[in-house]
Amino acid sequence: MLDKRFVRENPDAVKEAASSKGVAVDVDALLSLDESGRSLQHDLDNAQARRNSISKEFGKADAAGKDQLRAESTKLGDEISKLKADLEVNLADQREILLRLPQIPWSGAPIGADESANTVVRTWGAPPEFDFEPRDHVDLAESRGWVEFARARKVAGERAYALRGDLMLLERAVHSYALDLLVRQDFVPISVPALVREQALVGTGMFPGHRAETYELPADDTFLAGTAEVALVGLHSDEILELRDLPLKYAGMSPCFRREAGSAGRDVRGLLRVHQFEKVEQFVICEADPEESARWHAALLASAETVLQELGLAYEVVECATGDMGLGKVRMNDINTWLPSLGQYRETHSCSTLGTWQGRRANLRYRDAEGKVQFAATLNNTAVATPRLLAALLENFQTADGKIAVPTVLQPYMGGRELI
Ligand SMILES: Nc1ncnc2c1ncn2[C@@H]1O[C@H](COS(=O)(=O)NC(=O)[C@@H](N)CO)[C@@H](O)[C@H]1O
Repeated sequence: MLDKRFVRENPDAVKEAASSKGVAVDVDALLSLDESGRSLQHDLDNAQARRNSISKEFGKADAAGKDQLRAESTKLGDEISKLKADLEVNLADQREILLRLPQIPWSGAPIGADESANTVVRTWGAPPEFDFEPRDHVDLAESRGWVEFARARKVAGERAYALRGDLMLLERAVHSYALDLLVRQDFVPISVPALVREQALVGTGMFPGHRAETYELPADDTFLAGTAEVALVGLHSDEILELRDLPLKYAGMSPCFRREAGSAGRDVRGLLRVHQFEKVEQFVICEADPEESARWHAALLASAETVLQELGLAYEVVECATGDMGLGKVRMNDINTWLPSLGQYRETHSCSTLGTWQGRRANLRYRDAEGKVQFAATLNNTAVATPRLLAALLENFQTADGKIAVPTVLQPYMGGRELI
């Protein structure tokens, strides 16, 4: 959410951000609601002040005066409850629009409607050359009995899967490796709920705009989060953190659930796009200072690159366009990892700076050096997300006889085995 004062003073910047992000939102309606809300507040303050002065005059008035003051006070009482009701509606209408206002994208973001406008910033590593016909991750996994699709579909429907044997152990190895890497960088490892309340989804910005992508459990008034980011943003909401607590750095782990409502027909084969997956999330809450956020954005991006470099997977880093980065982002860099079966790079990581956009929605605050309470800034990035990353590992490190070379950094988690 943006600061309403900022919107009042910079309506054109907000309108420009909305159009560059392809968001339909009525800034002028908000401004006029704000105007009428302030005059309602003004009238309410006057009426309440008048009613207070009546109670002071009451004691000194004679009988006739008391009757008159009593009548005026009753009339004022009605006026005050009407003004309060109108103001409540006005503020609710304002919040409906405020929750849909886009964060202002940074000046370096490519302007464009979707990911086709993303620009490649750098690449690392080279796609592997095979002296045999490489196979895709489905063939590789099925030939080893490492995955169940048909049986999982019996249990859980479309896009379901089960990982068995060494592939299940490889998933655990990837997460343990990522958690150990982040713990070495003083991130606090934490496993967080995936069962969340509506307010948590509003706080991260998944609601109201992306409600359709979220599984709902109406009987319990809860939802299944699509990323640990949801619980991590909500964990400290309504608290006031101290400066010494910042930056708060979490390595958050949770199962992630996504309806993939808009992805029918895309990536239907294999492990690339599923309804339930596991992720280790890098998450930072820091002071509301653009330079501090820029430092953390670079650090989170570097961590993800270290993961891919240590795994030995070729990748590209892209600067996400305004229309791809999403409502709440100041900046987003995706990392796309080479997938031999597709002959292209596919997104495996997404690194975002959000400024105070989530902090304001989730009421995440801290006391600054002058003791003033401020909304905190947040950032997040994927550390590892499986099974999509497993698909990349299987395909890139396959041998002619269908075995998989285990990256050196994962071998300690795989009983020292170099080949599975
Ligand atoms: N439906 C899905 N199936 C498998 N993996 C997915 C799916 N959706 C997302 N992912 C993985 O999760 C990563 C992060 O997802 S994201 O939506 O891009 N970003 C976030 O969730 C942020 N919280 C950063 O992790 C993606 O880069 C991708 O590797």
